[in-house]
Amino acid sequence: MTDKPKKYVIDLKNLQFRWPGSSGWQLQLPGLQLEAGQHLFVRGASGSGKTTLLNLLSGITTPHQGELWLQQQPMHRLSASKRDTLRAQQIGVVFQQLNLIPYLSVIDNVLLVARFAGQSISASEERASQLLSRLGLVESIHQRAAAELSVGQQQRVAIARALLLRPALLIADEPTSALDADNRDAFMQLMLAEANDSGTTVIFVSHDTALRQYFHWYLDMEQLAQGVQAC
Ligand SMILES: Nc1ncnc2c1ncn2[C@@H]1O[C@H](COP(=O)(O)OP(=O)(O)OP(=O)(O)O)[C@@H](O)[C@H]1O
Repeated sequence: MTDKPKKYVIDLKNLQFRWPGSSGWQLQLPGLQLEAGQHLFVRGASGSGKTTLLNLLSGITTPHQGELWLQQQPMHRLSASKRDTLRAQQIGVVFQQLNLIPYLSVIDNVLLVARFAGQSISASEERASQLLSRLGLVESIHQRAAAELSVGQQQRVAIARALLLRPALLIADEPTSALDADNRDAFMQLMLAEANDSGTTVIFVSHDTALRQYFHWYLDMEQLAQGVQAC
């Protein structure tokens, strides 16, 4: 009897990408498979291709060769509009710049993802409020404009927004770079606790190797041929 094939959240095979017109640098990754709830730490120096990899994983760009499956969907051969839909439904993102809308309230910033994914706002309101509270943002803050919050508070709003719809995958690009060590560790614990609660797989990019301890898997952008290593 053969084993049932595993259902990966991300399943990537022989991925190759080159920027148009560029004859030098190219990204080559032999393989990457992550199951639900498995977390990957990606480290690499400036220019090593971290942003390029995240753009491929989220379907913003497509590979020249290879396969990239997200939740059993072939991202490498979907149209741009189907990739946009899949991204809105399956992926939460947190970037270093956070991308909150400064004049919107905290809760409305979080609820934006429900609107983009075509889901009912009212059905998401209770979860948005609970998530914010669990992340340490008390109810009196939920109606304040995002611009009035500290950077640490804004990072928690960005995490709540990324996790609102319980995405299969959370992509985080250097979200802790503005934090000191204590706040960085508190942020990691909150983010991973909420991701685990939803069974969300996390791919987290940072220069800071001290964060590797929080993850199951490790990928070094400067040694991609080695593939993923256990932490
Ligand atoms: N839009 C683009 N067009 C052409 N080349 C690009 C483009 N964006 C990035 N590159 C090149 O691709 C390579 C990888 O860049 P990328 O931004 O993915 O690196 P990174 O690891 O995210 O860097 P950083 O940590 O500085 O953000 C670099 O050689 C860069 O010059």
